[in-house]
Amino acid sequence: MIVLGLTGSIGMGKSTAAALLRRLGVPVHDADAAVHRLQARGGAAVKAIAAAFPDTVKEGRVDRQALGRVVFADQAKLKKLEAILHPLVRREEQKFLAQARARRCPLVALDIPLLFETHGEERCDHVMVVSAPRRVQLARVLRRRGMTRERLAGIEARQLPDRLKRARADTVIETGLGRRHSLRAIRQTVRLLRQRRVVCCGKTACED
Ligand SMILES: CC(C)(COP(=O)(O)OP(=O)(O)OC[C@H]1O[C@@H](n2cnc3c(N)ncnc32)[C@H](O)[C@@H]1O)[C@@H](O)C(=O)NCCC(=O)NCCS
Ligand SMILES: Nc1ncnc2c1ncn2[C@@H]1O[C@H](COP(=O)(O)OP(=O)(O)OP(=O)(O)O)[C@@H](O)[C@H]1O
Repeated sequence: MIVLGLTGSIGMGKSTAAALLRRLGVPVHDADAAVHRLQARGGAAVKAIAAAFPDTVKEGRVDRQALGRVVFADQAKLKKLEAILHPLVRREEQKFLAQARARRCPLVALDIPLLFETHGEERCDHVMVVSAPRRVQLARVLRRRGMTRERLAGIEARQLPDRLKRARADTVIETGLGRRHSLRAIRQTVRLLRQRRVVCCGKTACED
C-alpha cells in the first residue's frame, strides 16, 4: 500500500485537494477532522483540555476560537495542547491505515497540516504539498471570520514556511491557477502512484 502525505500552509488548499483525492477514489485520513472529533462534546480530549486550559471548554465541548487565542499567542501552551492531541490523532491514523491494509487499498492519503513539523513524512511514501502565491493565500485567509494579521502571524510563526515545504515535497500542486488545473495535476500524480511509476522513497522520481 502506498501512503501519500498531503500538506500545505494555511489556506493553501489542503481540504480542497483532499476532496479531489476522495473523488478519485483515494481514502483520505483527515488529521484536522480527527482533532475536531476529539474536541467535540464527548470527545476523548475534552477533559484534558478543560484541565489544562480552563476557560476554553463550554457546554462539554472545546471553544476553538477561544483556545486558538490562547495557544497561538504562546508557544509553551501550544506544545501542551499538542501533547494532549497528537498521540490521540496518531492512534486514529493507525486505525485508518490498518483498516485500509485489511481492505487491500493500493493507495491512501494522510492529510496532515503539520506533516513536516511532526516528521510525518517518515510515515509517507510520497509527499504532496499544496501551494499558491502569497497574495492568493492572504486573500483566502484574511476573509475568514475571526482572522486577523496578528492571528495569522501567530499561526505562521509555528509552521514551516511555504518555500521550505515546497523544497521538501515530492510533488507540488499549484492551487492559485484554478481548480481545474489542480485537479489535473492531482489526477496525474495519483495515476503515476497507482502505476508505481514514481519511486516512493523520498526525492527520486523514476518515471520511465
Ligand atoms: C487551536 C485550535 C483549537 C484553533 O482552532 P481554529 O479552528 O481556530 O483554527 P484551525 O484549526 O483552523 O487552525 C488555523 C491554522 O492554524 C494551523 N494550526 C493548527 N494547529 C497548529 C499547531 N499546533 N501548530 C501550527 N499550526 C497549527 C492550522 O494548520 C491552520 O492552518 C486548533 O487549531 C487546534 O486544536 N490545534 C492543535 C491541534 C493540531 O496540532 N492541529 C493541527 C495538526 S492535526
Ligand atoms: N485548487 C484550488 N483552486 C482554486 N481555489 C482553491 C483551490 N484550493 C483551495 N481553494 C480556495 O482556497 C480557500 C482555502 O481552501 P482550503 O479550505 O482547501 O484550504 P486549507 O489549506 O484546507 O486551509 P486550512 O489550512 O485553514 O485548513 C477556499 O476558499 C477554496 O475555495
